[in-house]
Amino acid sequence: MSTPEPTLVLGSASPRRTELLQQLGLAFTVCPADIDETPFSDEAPRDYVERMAREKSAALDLKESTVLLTADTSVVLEEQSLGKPENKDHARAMLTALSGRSHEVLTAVCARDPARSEVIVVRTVVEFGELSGRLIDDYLATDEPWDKAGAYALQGLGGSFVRRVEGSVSNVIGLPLFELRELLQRFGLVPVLGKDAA
Ligand SMILES: Cc1cn([C@H]2C[C@H](O)[C@@H](COP(=O)(O)OP(=O)(O)OP(=O)(O)O)O2)c(=O)[nH]c1=O
Repeated sequence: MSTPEPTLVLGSASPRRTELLQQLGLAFTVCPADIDETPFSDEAPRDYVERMAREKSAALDLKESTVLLTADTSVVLEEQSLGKPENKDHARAMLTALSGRSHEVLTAVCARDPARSEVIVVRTVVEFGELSGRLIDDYLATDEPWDKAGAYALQGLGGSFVRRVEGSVSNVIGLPLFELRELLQRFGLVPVLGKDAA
């Protein structure tokens, strides 16, 4: 008899992460993790996202035969993590800084079961076209920038700021689906499209 698949828990309050994980066709429950997301001084962006994904995982209880998935996404410009905007001026400054150039989006994903944990970090390069002050002001009048790293949503109105994407698009929105499917398979969870290979 084969071992039953473990239960999957998504440790996240992000509706985007729930939607993305649903694309893998696996059953899961959601349980948000609340942690202090302040970066250490001089912490490299890659180290920061990795630490956040691990700390979100450590903040949640892990039950028997469960795989817990947590993640963190940062927009990185010239080695500086932009995080989420605190207010309108902060969001305006972020979008002005991102205008007409390329930045990186890093997402770290931590998978943990009672025996082990593994973190992957996936990098996507996003190039913005020039954004006029008027366009930025109009965007700030929408709901979109507020809970997003870098103050924009690729999947929404902010998608029209983007001239080019190199790498995983889903990674920018919160979970790198290709790499995630492989990660979950290493933890004994087989997404719908991986059933034959397992
Ligand atoms: C750049 C970008 C970010 N985002 C979102 C993804 C993440 O939800 C958010 C980055 O913040 P995170 O701190 O990674 O995640 P979160 O606080 O929303 O959720 P949790 O910690 O509970 O998992 O920005 C988009 O939705 N679209 C984009 O284009």
